[in-house]
Amino acid sequence: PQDPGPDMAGVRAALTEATELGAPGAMARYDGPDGALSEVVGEREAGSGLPMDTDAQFRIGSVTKSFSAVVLLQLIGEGAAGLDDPVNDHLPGLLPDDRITLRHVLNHRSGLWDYSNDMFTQTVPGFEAVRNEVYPLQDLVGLSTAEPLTVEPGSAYAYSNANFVVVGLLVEHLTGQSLAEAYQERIIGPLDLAGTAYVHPENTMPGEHIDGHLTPDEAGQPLVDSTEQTASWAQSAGAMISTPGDLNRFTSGLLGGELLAPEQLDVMLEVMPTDDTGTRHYGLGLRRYDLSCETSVFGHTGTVQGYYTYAFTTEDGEESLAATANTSNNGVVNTALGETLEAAFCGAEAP
Ligand SMILES: C[C@@H](NC(=O)[C@@H](C)NC(=O)CCCC[C@H](NC(=O)C[NH3+])C(=O)[O-])C(=O)O
Repeated sequence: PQDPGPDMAGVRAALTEATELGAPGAMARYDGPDGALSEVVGEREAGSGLPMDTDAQFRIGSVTKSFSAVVLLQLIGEGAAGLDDPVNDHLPGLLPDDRITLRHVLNHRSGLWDYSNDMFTQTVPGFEAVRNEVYPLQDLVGLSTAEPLTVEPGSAYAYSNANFVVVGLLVEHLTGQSLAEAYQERIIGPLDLAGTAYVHPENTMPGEHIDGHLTPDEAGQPLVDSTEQTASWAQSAGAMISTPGDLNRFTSGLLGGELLAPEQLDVMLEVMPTDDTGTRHYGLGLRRYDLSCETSVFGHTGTVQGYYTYAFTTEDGEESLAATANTSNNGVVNTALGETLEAAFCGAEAP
């Protein structure tokens, strides 16, 4: 059937719902064969009257995991490592179990404990305790390996930020570069992502940016401005900043074959179910969502204090959508924001 094109009214309705449910602002940008379409609702800073702006930077959280996975897969394609190598072959003694491979940390089947569960049991105190800290990646791995594995390596999907901290250490080790240099040289430069940066350990966003607002656990408490933060607890698992247009350029370039050789892109897309809905899957640093209109979209979600993000594209990379809301710790906002995917990729209901 003729692709109906994006239902931008539906995208706007989802963004509006996200703001009605607690986000000061929300925005989305669709890029397709006929160009770009954007929608902005609400404010970039609560009470400021300043509108959201799809040219502005924000914190993309775990969408960073897809950037980290691309770099490691490029290195694998260059022969610097094997996907089924034990991590400990490259980083001796790092992990407590030699059976954990590069594939396991890329597809969340290592069993490594997610230390962020301990950090953020209480949302605002946990955030305040870490927001300006700077952690060596090894120390974050240490927080994980202080706890037992949650599953036998390779036996089941168990999402953990620790996995992509290990990916970051592998990238540093295999390139001899910093993460910032590796992201810049291998992704940001080649795709000319002028609004994308790995600013860690800085706690500010250099350019025009969106403010983040963390929702406290206690109902009725005021939002906490979380704009300034190092995100050092996340780093290669969640510390990147970007813009909606750059995220669309990244996801469409990735699925369009501009960043990985076919062999590595194919293995990145080898997904397994992450829940029992049958519509949510994870490959290597990449999610696949199966939408109601028989369309599958590929990308990643992000949750970092003050920011929810969705960044997805079609399998051919022809259509992409990036959406963000500037609050977090508010599940109904996240769910509403996610409705932009159906509107953008399944388009307007047939009249
Ligand atoms: C889900 C998403 N994951 C990420 O983006 C990673 C970087 N974020 C997290 O693991 C959430 C940390 C807590 C956030 C905090 N929540 C709490 O503190 C809860 N007590 C908040 O909501 O801001 C993904 O992979 O798709």
